[in-house]
Formats: sequence, structure tokens, C-alpha cells
Amino acid sequence: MPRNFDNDPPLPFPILIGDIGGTNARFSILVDVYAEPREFPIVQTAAFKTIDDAIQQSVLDKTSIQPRSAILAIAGPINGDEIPLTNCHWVVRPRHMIANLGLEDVLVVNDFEAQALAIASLADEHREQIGSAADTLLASRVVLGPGTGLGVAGLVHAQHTWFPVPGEGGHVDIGPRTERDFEIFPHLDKIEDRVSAEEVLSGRGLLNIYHAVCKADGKKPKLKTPADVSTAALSGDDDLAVEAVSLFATYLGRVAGDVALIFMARGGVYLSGGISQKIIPALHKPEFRAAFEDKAPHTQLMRSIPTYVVTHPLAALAGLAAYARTPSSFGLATEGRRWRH
Ligand SMILES: Nc1ncnc2c1ncn2[C@@H]1O[C@H](COP(=O)(O)OP(=O)(O)OP(=O)(O)O)[C@@H](O)[C@H]1O
Repeated sequence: MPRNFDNDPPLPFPILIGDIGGTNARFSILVDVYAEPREFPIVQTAAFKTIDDAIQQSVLDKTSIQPRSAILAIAGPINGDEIPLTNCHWVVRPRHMIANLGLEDVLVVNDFEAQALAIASLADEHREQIGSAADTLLASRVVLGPGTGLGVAGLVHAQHTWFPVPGEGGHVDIGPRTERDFEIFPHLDKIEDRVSAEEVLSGRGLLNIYHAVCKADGKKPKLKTPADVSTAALSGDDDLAVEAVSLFATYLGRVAGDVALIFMARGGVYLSGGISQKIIPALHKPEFRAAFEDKAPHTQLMRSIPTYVVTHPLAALAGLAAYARTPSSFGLATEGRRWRH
């Protein structure tokens, strides 16, 4: 039987749900356990001085529903009563929110924990399969999201319960493997002399690979942004961009395979973040799955693990809503991250 591991009472409805990124913040309200979440237009974090202003003006002023509690996913570590966000000037102050926004109960979680909650129950229409491995097992899963950075989380399935495991998996090392890698890697930008996964598997990472390919071939880089590189690659207009995206897919497969091995993620690997959805045709080419499966002595195991791109436009919100509805299905740790009136 599912059980509530820390004996916390569920958050009281209506529940305000928020996914706060570096650039955008997305909010919805879950009125009760059965209703579909009521969504609000996405807001730019730069347009509001504080998160409380954003919630007041873009949510509370637009509805007669007064949320009693809130669950917020943020990019950054959650320590203490003042939580600064990574890549954004907002500071989350749950005690202020309780005092100023009429809330009784505020829970703050990590953004990739929310992605992990989401992949527990994504419908087929909200995921695109890469490769053909069958989705037959209710077993642990992992999510990797290349975007501004590289977020990674596990979703361990045990005791009929999903346990999200956020971590800093985006900062693992990645090394050269093929002959071409050995030509490219010396030209990659490094962080303190090492190539971390995020240095290649993020927006700036894609640009990093593109520049390294140009340098390795003695060519002058013409493309300026990660979107320029993926667009030129998908249209086939620029050979250097085509190779950069092909290497991106290879490195993503390599790291995704490593994370799958660590978590024994027989239940599947999910790709989220701003970039995966934009390069789906490149992920369907052989490189991604080939690198993913290339894990001797576990090639057979890797062939059996399904891989997906998350296509849900608001996956983190959906994950938080799933938790808010049935917290007992999830072993979400709330110690030090929940504030009550
Ligand atoms: N078409 C594209 N191809 C490749 N990279 C892209 C494309 N569009 C955006 N990017 C890159 O994706 C990154 C942004 O990713 P993402 O949207 O996941 O960011 P985020 O910080 O999580 O966003 P948010 O603040 O909205 O939560 C940036 O580095 C951007 O340059």
C-alpha cells in the first residue's frame, strides 16, 4: 500500500502550483483533487520585482479562487527561509508568502524533482519515443533536461511508491571516446580544466561543440546562438552545425546511458529541458540510441530501456499537480522545505 513517509498532512486545496525558471514562471491552481488545473499565462521573471508581486498580479488578481497552499518548483538549492533563485533576481520567502498572500502552507521543491514527478505518469500524447524498446515495466526512471544548464534526476520505484531523487548529475565528467572526439575535445571550453556534461549538453554546450568542430576543421564559426546551430543542422544547410548536433545527440545518449545504469532505470529515460523538444528529428537518427546502448557489458540491458522526449508543454506543473493530488504515491521529502501558518 502507498503510504505517506513523513506523516505530513496533504497540502490543503485550492493549491497554487508554480514552476519558476530563470526566464519564465508558470502558475496554475488546482481547486480540488479531481479538477484539471486552472492555468495562467506564462510570465517573465524579469517583469516583476518579486515573486510575491508576480503571484499577486498574474494569478490572484485574475481569479476569485483564493489558494490555501502553494507548491513551488525552483532552480537552485533550498536552504533556510530565504531562497535565492539561480539565474533570476527573485528570492522565495515562504514566511512572507504566508503573511502576504493569504496562504497557510508553502512547499518548495527543486525544479528537476518536479520533472521527476512528471515522468511518473506522462500519457503517450505527452512523450515521443526515441527508438523502439518496449515500455513494459513499472520500474525506476530518470530524466535529463538540457536547457540553460543540464538538470538530472532519478525517480526510484520502490514499495509501490515513486521517490524523486534530485542531484547534480549534470556536472559529471564526460570524456572523449571516438577518434573524432579526440580531435574535438581539446577545443572545448572547460570548467576548471574539465569537461563536465553541462559544458556540452546545454544551450551554451551546443555552441561550445559547434565552436570546437569549427576549430578542429580550421573553419570560421558563422552561427551565433544555440538555436542558430540547431536550426541550421535540422535544415541540413550547414555541415558544421549538422556535425555539432550529431555530436550533441551522441553525448546526450552517452550521459543518459550512464545515468540509466546508475539508477538501473529499466522503466525508461526521459529527455526534457528547452532543447530536447527542438531537436527531436536529430534524436531519431541512429547516434543517440547507439551511444545510449554502447555500454558493454550491459548492451543487452540498455537495448531494453525505452527512451522518450517529454513533449508536455508544462511538464513540471503537471508533475507538481500529480503530487498535490495524491502525495501518498510519492516519497517526496518535505523536511526543511515546508512552511506552515
Ligand atoms: N531551437 C533551439 N535549439 C537549441 N537550443 C535552444 C533553442 N532554443 C533555445 N535554446 C537554448 O535553450 C536554453 C534555454 O532552455 P530552457 O528553456 O530549458 O531554459 P530554462 O532556464 O529552464 O527556462 P525557463 O526559465 O523558461 O524555465 C538556452 O541556452 C537557449 O539558448
